[in-house]
Amino acid sequence: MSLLEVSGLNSYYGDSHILFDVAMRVEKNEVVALLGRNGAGKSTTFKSLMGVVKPRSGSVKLDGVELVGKKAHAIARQGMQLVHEERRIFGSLTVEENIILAGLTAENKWPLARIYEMFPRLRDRCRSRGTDLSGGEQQMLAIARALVRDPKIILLDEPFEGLAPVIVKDLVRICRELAQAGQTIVLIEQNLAATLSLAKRVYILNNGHIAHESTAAELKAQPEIIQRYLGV
Ligand SMILES: Nc1ncnc2c1ncn2[C@@H]1O[C@H](COP(=O)(O)OP(=O)(O)OP(=O)(O)O)[C@@H](O)[C@H]1O
Repeated sequence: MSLLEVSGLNSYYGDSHILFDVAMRVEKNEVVALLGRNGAGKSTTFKSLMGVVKPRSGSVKLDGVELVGKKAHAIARQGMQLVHEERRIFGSLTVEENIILAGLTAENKWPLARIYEMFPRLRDRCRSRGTDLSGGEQQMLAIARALVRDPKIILLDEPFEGLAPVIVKDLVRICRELAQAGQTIVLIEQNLAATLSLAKRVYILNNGHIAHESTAAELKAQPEIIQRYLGV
């Protein structure tokens, strides 16, 4: 049994059919990337996994527990955390308050010390308000807010978007450390180089269908697939 098993997932916005029989699996400790052009359905897949969008059919099993039909907060409590593209931190609260607040209702929690070990930059900035952080620091805080709840799996929606290359490099290193520490990660990214340096396996969505599935190494060796589905 894989940690995450998705099968036959169909999601709609109103009458628009967006996801068609999406299937994917993620093993424990794996980093998996979900790639695809703008509008391919990547964010909708994450929202469907989290119960923010209610799939009309299909199955999402985390650690053997069926999540389709559960509410978003119940899915989060089962151990799935989504880090939104827009980061969603509280600007008026300090870094530390943001982290503590995120962990409040979690059963298991990472101690603050462990968060700060992973993100020394956040320790340096622990008394700064969310609004005073750089884009990279905000992204670190958004990830920290998910981790503090000790999730079984985290879904990162475009974590590197809009960040300078040097910051992206730093975040890739942190994600790699997280993976080495056993954190299972699924990420959506436009930055193909950073993604392929991080992910072990990839899925490509095209018009709401899974069009390709392989290891990252196999995808790197198939520029025609990259060209066809990602237009790079
Ligand atoms: N709230 C919504 N209501 C109606 N249609 C939507 C909504 N959100 C997204 N869509 C449509 O659903 C399709 C898939 O969008 P989605 O955001 O999942 O794509 P994506 O692969 O994440 O792309 P992007 O990188 O642009 O976010 C697109 O055609 C989009 O226009």
